[in-house]
Amino acid sequence: MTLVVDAAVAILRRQDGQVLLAQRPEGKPWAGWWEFPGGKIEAGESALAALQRELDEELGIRATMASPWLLREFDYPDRRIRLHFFRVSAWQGEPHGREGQQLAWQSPAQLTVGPMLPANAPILQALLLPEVLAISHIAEMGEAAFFTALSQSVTPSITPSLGQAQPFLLQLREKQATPQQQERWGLQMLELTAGSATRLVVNADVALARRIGAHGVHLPAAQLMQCTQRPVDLLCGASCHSPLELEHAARLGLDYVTLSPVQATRSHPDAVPLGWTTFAHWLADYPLPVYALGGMQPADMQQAQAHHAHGLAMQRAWWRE
Ligand SMILES: Nc1nc2c([nH]c(=O)n2[C@H]2C[C@H](O)[C@@H](COP(=O)(O)OP(=O)(O)OP(=O)(O)O)O2)c(=O)[nH]1
Ligand SMILES: [Mg+2]
Repeated sequence: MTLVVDAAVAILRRQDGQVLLAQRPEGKPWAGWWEFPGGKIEAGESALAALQRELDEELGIRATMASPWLLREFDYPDRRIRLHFFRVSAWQGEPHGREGQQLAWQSPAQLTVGPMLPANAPILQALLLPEVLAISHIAEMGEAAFFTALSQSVTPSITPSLGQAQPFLLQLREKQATPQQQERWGLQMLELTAGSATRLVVNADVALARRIGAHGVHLPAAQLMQCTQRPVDLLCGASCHSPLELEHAARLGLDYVTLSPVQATRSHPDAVPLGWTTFAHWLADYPLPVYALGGMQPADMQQAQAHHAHGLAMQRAWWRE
């Protein structure tokens, strides 16, 4: 494969979670297929500059908040495409099809238009991941306080500004507990979060995840490096602390990873923090959604997303909210 094409692509997302899709116009390759707005990066142009130019040319808008998200490569029969995805959460102007293309606001969970360009399937999956990964904290908080905090987190009324509780991914991670205890807590978590958008992943124990009907599993780094094939019936994430681990997770095609520690953290006092510069540097060309972990507070969300993070993973800071 000789021809490599870089393109800047925009995920325009409204407050209600819907994203903007466009239908490729007649005369272009893959005419009639649906895609996210965007286009080829020109020689000497940065990905962000290309994004701004394409949004103006195709939609007549100006992005005022755009953060780098994922880079996905895909081999079409005649070329390799490198898609530089950005999340665009604010813009000026009302998007309209300046090239005569159809537009549609769509919920990533349930598209009513199609087909999508073949490169985009994993992107829709990634868009379904919440921005917060909350890690259980029973060992320190105690069972009663933890489950009270959990039920408050899934109750709509505590975040009235959003009109609904912010969905999050919940990780059962209680390394000191017996398997029986973990099973009981896992079932309790599923019961408390049933009917909400919260999904449960179980740390390390794939069999336990399946037994209790959790949505997925989260592999610690050592287990990640032993893993040669991801489970296909479960959501699957992993903990990473190095470029080598990140690369292995990408090769396995996991759904997400955490990268830590970003800042100094009480759970791993001896670990050297990465800082945002190294964090972003390691993720510059990374294809999976990444949660920043280690000393994170809810207020760090924008900072994290400006540095290629999908969102934040938190333990004590989340339950203190
Ligand atoms: N814009 C966009 N392109 C995508 C997506 N998925 C995907 O595989 N691609 C491919 C299709 C194209 O080969 C390439 C983007 O180029 P493009 O055709 O949009 O290029 P352009 O807007 O600069 O248009 P052109 O005038 O060069 O035809 O990336 C997507 O979601 N959005
Ligand atoms: Mg285009």
